[in-house]
Amino acid sequence: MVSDPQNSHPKVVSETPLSEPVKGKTSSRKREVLLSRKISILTRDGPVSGPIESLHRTVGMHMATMHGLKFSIFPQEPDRKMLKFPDHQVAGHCAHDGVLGPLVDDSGRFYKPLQNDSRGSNELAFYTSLSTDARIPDHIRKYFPTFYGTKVINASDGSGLHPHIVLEDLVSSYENPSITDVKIGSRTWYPEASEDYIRKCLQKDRKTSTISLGFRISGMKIFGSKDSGFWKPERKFLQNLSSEDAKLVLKKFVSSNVPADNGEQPDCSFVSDVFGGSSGILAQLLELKQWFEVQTIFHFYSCSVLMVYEKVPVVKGDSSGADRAVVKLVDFAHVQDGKGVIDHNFLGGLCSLIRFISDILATQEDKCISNGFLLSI
Ligand SMILES: Nc1ncnc2c1ncn2[C@@H]1O[C@H](COP(=O)(O)OP(=O)(O)OP(=O)(O)O)[C@@H](O)[C@H]1O
Ligand SMILES: O=P(O)(O)O[C@@H]1[C@H](O)[C@H](O)[C@@H](OP(=O)(O)O)[C@H](OP(=O)(O)O)[C@H]1O
Repeated sequence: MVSDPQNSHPKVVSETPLSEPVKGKTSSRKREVLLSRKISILTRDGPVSGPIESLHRTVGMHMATMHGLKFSIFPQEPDRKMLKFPDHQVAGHCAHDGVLGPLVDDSGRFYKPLQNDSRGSNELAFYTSLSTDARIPDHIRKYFPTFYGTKVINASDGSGLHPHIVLEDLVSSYENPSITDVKIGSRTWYPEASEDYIRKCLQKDRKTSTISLGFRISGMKIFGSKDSGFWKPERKFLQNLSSEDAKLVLKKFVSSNVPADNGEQPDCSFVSDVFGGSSGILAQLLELKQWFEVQTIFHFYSCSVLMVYEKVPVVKGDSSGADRAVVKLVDFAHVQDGKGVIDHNFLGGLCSLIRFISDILATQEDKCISNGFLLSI
């Protein structure tokens, strides 16, 4: 087997030869022969090998099971054609030339590279248990992206094959989604983590609004108009938000005068469509909170609430815009076993975010009432 310390990413390095030629065989015999083949893959942790469960060279795909995990392996060419960098990623590790990050395809799937340490296996274990755990109520499942297993595909950094977690692409059905990623909790570290990791997290938690507000806005992208396009604040700017700043940024999220760096106050013209109503963002956050008040299965450290909506249908007076204001949970690399204890860290942060959103909504409703009053006299 080949070992290549220069290239630490997984790649197929060998396949055992066919035990007999497949040409001219019946398809079931051909399949049997192909299945008997073994494959070796070079990972960051060294080479691993295992039997190929099925191999369909003609359609360009084969499945392999390694380390108890099932991977579909696609060859280079079809991947390059169908996978691309996400247009609407707002936080986390982003793919660009030479950098490993998520990819999307044109059928609504999001491929998150499996991190090669405990973060990767932890996130995969979480998604796997989520899909089978009967304790998760159905009305709560909709807050998690659908999980489609794992696939080995070409990594975004050009290093070759790499296992990815395959998820529902949460924004594929939106044309110009406005998105924000809010990392929940007043601490992003968990007690069992290494001292170095805790120190790193604490530093960031102190620097950002994590400790003071119980959440930090990790990323945001707001659609302004066809002419102005998107407003995407700098990460550095988002990391230094005071309580007032956080409120202002959340107001901008639901405003039409978005890139208002000219001191203009955000108009909050989408606030009731997006935050309010029986199926708006506030109602969804409250539904999640109800679950967090009782669930003791998981502790969601460093996990984010993603809020997404589309402006255009709201403008057109089409209620589908507001219906499509959704809350999702993402990033489960640091989820821990809840051991029968309420996740106070996440619950506290979620309550704080809910407070901000309710306040913005209430202020706006007050404004409408007083405007109405002024108009009527
Ligand atoms: N299923 C999904 N569909 C669409 N976009 C997603 C999905 N999951 C994540 N994203 C996008 O990718 C961003 C980062 O996601 P995530 O936090 O899972 O990545 P990460 O690299 O682990 O982040 P971090 O660096 O904070 O650990 C999110 O803010 C969101 O914009
Ligand atoms: O804990 P991990 O798994 O090591 O991942 C880090 C963690 O998600 C931090 O919250 C994130 O900072 P932000 O919340 O500010 O995005 C950081 O990004 P960074 O490496 O860009 O600082 C990640 O590396």
